[in-house]
Amino acid sequence: MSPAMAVSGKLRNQDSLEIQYQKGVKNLYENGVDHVPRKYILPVSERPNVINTEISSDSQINLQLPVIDFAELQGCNRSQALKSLAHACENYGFFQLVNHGIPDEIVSNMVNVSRRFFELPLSEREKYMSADTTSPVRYGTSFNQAVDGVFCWRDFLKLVCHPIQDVLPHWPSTPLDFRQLAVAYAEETRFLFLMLVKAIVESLGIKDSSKKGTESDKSDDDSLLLLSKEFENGSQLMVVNCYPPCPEPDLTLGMPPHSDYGLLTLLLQDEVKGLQIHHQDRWVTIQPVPGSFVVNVGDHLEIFSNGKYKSVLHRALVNSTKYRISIASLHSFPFTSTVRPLPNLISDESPRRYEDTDFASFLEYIKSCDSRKKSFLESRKLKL
Ligand SMILES: O=C(O)CCC(=O)C(=O)O
Ligand SMILES: [Fe+2]
Repeated sequence: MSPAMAVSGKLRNQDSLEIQYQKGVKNLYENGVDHVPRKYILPVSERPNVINTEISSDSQINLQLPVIDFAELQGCNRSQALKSLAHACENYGFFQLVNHGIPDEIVSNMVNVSRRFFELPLSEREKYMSADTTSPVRYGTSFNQAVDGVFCWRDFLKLVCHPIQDVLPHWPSTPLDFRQLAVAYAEETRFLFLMLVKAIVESLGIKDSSKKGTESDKSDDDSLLLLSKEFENGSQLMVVNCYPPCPEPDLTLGMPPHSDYGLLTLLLQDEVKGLQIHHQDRWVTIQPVPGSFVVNVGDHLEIFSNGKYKSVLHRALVNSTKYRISIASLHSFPFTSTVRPLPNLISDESPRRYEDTDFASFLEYIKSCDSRKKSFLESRKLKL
């Protein structure tokens, strides 16, 4: 064989591997892969169990997140619950939400129908693959499969959830009950988000004068009204993450370190652990707590709170034996809004710390950026 032919043969081989990788990790796993292909192997310094002085990670250090009781937040213990909420958002960027009021059946139906979606033949799931990041439904793999240098061990289904009547006809039509169960879940998480974000605003010191016994001035009332409208029309994205077992989980990640772009993310984990957050310079594992949500501050809330609340890096580990499903509901302002620090939080002592930003620049940034180098929030920070 001539050298030229040898090269083209090798290229063809490479090509077919690339095609395999684009089909996702569930497909790889089901085809009996017994090692992690090079495409998924992280540089040594970025692997999950690396210990160094900056980020020490014994992947099994567990962290108990602050617990926020939603029933207390909505009831007579609101002022104490608001203090706990503020403390969690400032010091952890994450909290565990219990007594959230969403019926168990709605949650378990959503997990169940997500599992059934990922069990469909690839030919069925593939129908929803799209490179268009604005599409109302998008099935895919890795983080951003068009540009990721190293792939991560995750397949996903992303559903835009608002306005529901516009997007619903695009959602998967199989399993047959998918739309009905996913809509019920999306509506419940939207309501929960609205209640939580109002509490967040109050915890930042903006008072609602319609509540008896609280003092507030006219400018607070006006900004509160405008904000409520924005939240009610806010964007909502649901991301169903599927992490199949991985033959060498120490070499790769299910999701690389990232922060979420929105105001709040409501994350549902199944019983398999995998979520880690970066807390006090190390990676710590968040144990799944049945019946609860893990809620985290996103980039937009860090900007909105002028840096008071923290959008914290997190990542997902994989394991060699169990499938893991997580469902993230990302909530924020409408796609057309500009995100900026709340004027009430800017003063001489606390100057503005972030530039205005919008969804369009965020999407441009994400589209062009390898996920391992993503830090949109950093790009919005003003040099003080
Ligand atoms: O699967 C997890 O635990 C993390 C998911 C996540 O961070 C996300 O979807 O943004
Ligand atoms: Fe995330």
